[in-house]
Amino acid sequence: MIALKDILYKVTINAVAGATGVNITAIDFDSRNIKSGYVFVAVKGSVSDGHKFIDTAISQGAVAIVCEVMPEKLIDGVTYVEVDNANKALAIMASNYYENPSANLRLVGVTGTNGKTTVASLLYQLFKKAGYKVGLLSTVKIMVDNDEYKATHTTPDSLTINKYLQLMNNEGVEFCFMEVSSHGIHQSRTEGLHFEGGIFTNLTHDHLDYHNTFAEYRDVKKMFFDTLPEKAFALVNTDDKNGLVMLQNTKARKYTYALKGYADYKAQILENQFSGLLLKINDAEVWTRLIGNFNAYNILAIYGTAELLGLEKVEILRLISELESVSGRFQYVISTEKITAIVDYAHTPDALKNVLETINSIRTKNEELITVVGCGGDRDKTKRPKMGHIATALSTKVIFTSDNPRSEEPEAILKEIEKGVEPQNYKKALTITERLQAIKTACQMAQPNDIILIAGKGHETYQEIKGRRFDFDDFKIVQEYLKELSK
Ligand SMILES: CC(=O)N[C@H]1[C@@H](OP(=O)(O)OP(=O)(O)OC[C@H]2O[C@@H](n3ccc(=O)[nH]c3=O)[C@H](O)[C@@H]2O)O[C@H](CO)[C@@H](O)[C@@H]1O[C@H](C)C(=O)N[C@@H](C)C(=O)N[C@H](CCC(=O)O)C(=O)O
Ligand SMILES: Nc1ncnc2c1ncn2[C@@H]1O[C@H](COP(=O)(O)OP(=O)(O)OP(=O)(O)O)[C@@H](O)[C@H]1O
Ligand SMILES: N[C@H](CCC[C@H](N)C(=O)O)C(=O)O
Ligand SMILES: [Mg+2]
Repeated sequence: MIALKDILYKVTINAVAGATGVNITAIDFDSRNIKSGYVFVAVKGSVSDGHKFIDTAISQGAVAIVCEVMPEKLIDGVTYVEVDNANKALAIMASNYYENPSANLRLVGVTGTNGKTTVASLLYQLFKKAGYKVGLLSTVKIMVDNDEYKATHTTPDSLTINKYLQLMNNEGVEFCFMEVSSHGIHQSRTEGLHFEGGIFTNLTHDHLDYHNTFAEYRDVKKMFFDTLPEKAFALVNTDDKNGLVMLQNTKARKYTYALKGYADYKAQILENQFSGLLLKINDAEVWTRLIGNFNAYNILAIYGTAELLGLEKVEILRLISELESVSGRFQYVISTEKITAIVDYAHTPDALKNVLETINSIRTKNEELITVVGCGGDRDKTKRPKMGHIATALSTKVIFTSDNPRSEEPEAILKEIEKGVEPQNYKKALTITERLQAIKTACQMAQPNDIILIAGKGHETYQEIKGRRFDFDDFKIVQEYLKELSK
């Protein structure tokens, strides 16, 4: 039990009806989870409005309500608190409720369109190898040092974030790396957290269904840097034209990384092969098992961050050479016939282009590149033709298939992807709606030394169709089917 007024510490309050001295048992923003003694925070969502569920929450035992608009009829014995922004209030209340766990560890947030999971996960690995207790909040999983938990979001809601950060405190975790998505920033999921650093990877096309325009998407990302404190660091990729934009209004210490332009952390790619990358970072050479140009950027972000957090240069370089690739990011298997299958989470036009260009820069002319790709339903539709165009322009053969159609008709999504294919590439493409069949067909088409790219779902172990999630794992499927074909 804790007093409501203590939970409300630092929340900007407009009006109160009832006593804030009341004790509460827990906080929730979903009426369906409310139990006796809870405080219910009514949030205006994108589908529904939490204010509609205030009375339901009270009938389930809520003793206090935090809302943006006071209900017309107030119920006796219930405390109502009116705030400007319920999501912000929720995040501050969550920090207070879980005893401000972010202040007791060294928290670094990674934002950008692509590379967040890779950078955050590799930092987790690197600091673990350096001997520290480390936490991770990522799309793939949540780690409280060695304990693994399932992730539901890239950046979970503020209650979940603070709950895991408190667990990290209890385990003596010293460093935590977390992905900060644009949805997360926009919905104030990270509000009130004490960040010691922020990393910007890049900004390309995604989520324009949610943010409306690219400028709005950029400004949301920028908000993360605008709110970093003076003693934090902001480390940005200045080869991306929005890198410097992120630094425009930040109070944090500014650092840059780049492969092309001038920067504090600078790298040069000396070798780029399927076995890995040989890089020159500032003046030192380092080899990494990670593959592709884009991973040179990720490695550079990791190098800079590790140095800004106080690790020794020589040690960082040694640890970089030990890093293993992240699940579902350029994860590959080679069959006995020397067919290479790569599973990659590229689900944006830029990521797909990068992965295909990387493969093309490594493969020889007589090795075919067969790409299996689709686009998720209930997500930014304008990505679809772009991805159709990129896939066919940069592969020798393409099989368009379903990603997670969610509530949409799979065939309708595929039609929109096909619209992006240029006439000269028509003959390269075929469409097989069922993903399992598409992967099998790609394997049957492949000749020795050919490369199959299965893009879009990476580490995901399910496929969501019409609201139901079915078991589905690209990597397992392709690995097993290639083995079967070799028999
Ligand atoms: C579009 C979006 O971001 N939605 C998130 C949002 O839900 P919402 O706004 O749709 O909620 P809503 O259904 O409108 O309901 C409004 C409020 O009423 C409440 N409610 C609703 C029904 C009821 O009976 N009782 C009740 O109290 C809900 O709990 C909610 O608080 O707030 C919820 C709680 O935090 C999130 O779980 C939910 O994520 C949904 C599931 C989602 O798919 N989000 C994706 C798009 C997302 O956030 N992705 C990013 C990654 C993006 C990237 O790749 O960069 C992420 O960080 O994961
Ligand atoms: N620095 C980078 N620049 C461009 N593309 C990248 C970069 N790093 C990874 N990618 C590509 O983007 C895909 C997604 O990478 P990753 O999962 O690290 O990004 P993310 O930002 O976490 O994505 P999400 O928003 O879905 O969580 C990878 O599978 C790879 O194809
Ligand atoms: N974080 C991204 C993941 C997309 C993954 C892709 N497989 C899809 O389902 O669209 C999103 O929620 O938009
Ligand atoms: Mg991610």
